[in-house]
Amino acid sequence: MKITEARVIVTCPGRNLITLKIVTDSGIYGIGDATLNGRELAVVAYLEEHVLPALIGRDAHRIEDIWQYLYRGAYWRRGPVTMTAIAAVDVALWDIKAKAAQMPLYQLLGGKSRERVMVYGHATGKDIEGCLDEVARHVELGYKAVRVQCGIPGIATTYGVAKRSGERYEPADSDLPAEHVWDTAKYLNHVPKLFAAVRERFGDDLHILHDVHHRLTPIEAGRLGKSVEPFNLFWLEDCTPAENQEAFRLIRQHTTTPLAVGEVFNSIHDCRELIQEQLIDYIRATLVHAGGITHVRRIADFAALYQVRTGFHGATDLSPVCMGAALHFDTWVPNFGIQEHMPHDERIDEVFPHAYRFDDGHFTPGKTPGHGVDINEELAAKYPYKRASLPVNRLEDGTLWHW
Ligand SMILES: O=C(O)C(=O)C[C@H](O)[C@H](O)CO
Ligand SMILES: [Mg+2]
Repeated sequence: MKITEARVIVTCPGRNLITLKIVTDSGIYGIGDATLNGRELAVVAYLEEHVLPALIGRDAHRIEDIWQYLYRGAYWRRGPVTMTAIAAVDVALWDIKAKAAQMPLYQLLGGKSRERVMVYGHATGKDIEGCLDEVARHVELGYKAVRVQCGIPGIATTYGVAKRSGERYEPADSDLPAEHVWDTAKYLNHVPKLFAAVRERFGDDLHILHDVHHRLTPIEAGRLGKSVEPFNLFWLEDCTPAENQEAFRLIRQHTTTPLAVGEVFNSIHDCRELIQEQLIDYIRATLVHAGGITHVRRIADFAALYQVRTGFHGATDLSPVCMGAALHFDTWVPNFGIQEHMPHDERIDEVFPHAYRFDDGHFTPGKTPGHGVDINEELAAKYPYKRASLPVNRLEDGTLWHW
């Protein structure tokens, strides 16, 4: 089955999303997500200039060989742009293979390991009370697991907190990066009170998660993890930047709070020590940014040896195409932990008709052959690209910090 055409579709139905469509001589086509938030057009250029011309005429069934060709063949290995471009090709090819086999994608991976996929939603509030109301709304919707983020007194803007209550949180919200201010001491003093309030109002059964978004030093992360142990978090995410994997040894010495890391990773080498030394409990590297199903499957299998489970990134900058493929992966992967879920804007759901469904805090991927997500190209064309940047963070004295 030869690849006859490959093209990139750029659309902005509320936010920029990049999709790769690969068409074969059998008439079967597949799609893959190629969205790298805030750096979208870099991946478009990489695909259009360097990858797509080399795909024409290749056998679409040779997924592994094409993956190796794009990875080794680039010479410049790894990196978010390269690995997102490779991921888009890989997921589109798995979609094609599963459609050709007339099977839902999870069947090709090895079949179902579970009936449904537990997801966590996002509760955000300007203060603790506002956040608790949002947790209550999620519990009513059926969520069994909720990520909680609230505003910090004395800090004007806080990661994960929507501008107005009830609104979706969208960080890439301005043409050029917005400037935010960060204060670690204020954060560390306040955030344990949020978890205490959630436990007090919702009891012990609800899974609660929290994202620190890379802002602490290792010893501060150790202090936070230790101080929130009584509230039994499902996980504490990205408590310190993870380029230096050794940093997690220090954190682990101080706390048994489970740790999740990896949404910014793009290769197994980014998390090798973290996994091998059991310094984390959940790996968040997901299909779109870490080389697609072919590479993330390697990460997940490696993680399984050390009882590290998956907890895929699933913010709104990962398109429904990524979500659909991830849900098939989650349905199969033996060491599944949880899947992040942020509902997309209705316009996005219209542009990307999909087979996956939410019920009672869980998703099912559907039984449509392939990954079950399509793109309405006519509708997509109505939403032109609009530059949007992620914010930067500064300390109160002006020092640039981690966002
Ligand atoms: O969903 C999360 O855990 C995030 O940290 C979301 C990221 O800020 C977002 O995907 C950046 O593009
Ligand atoms: Mg995160």
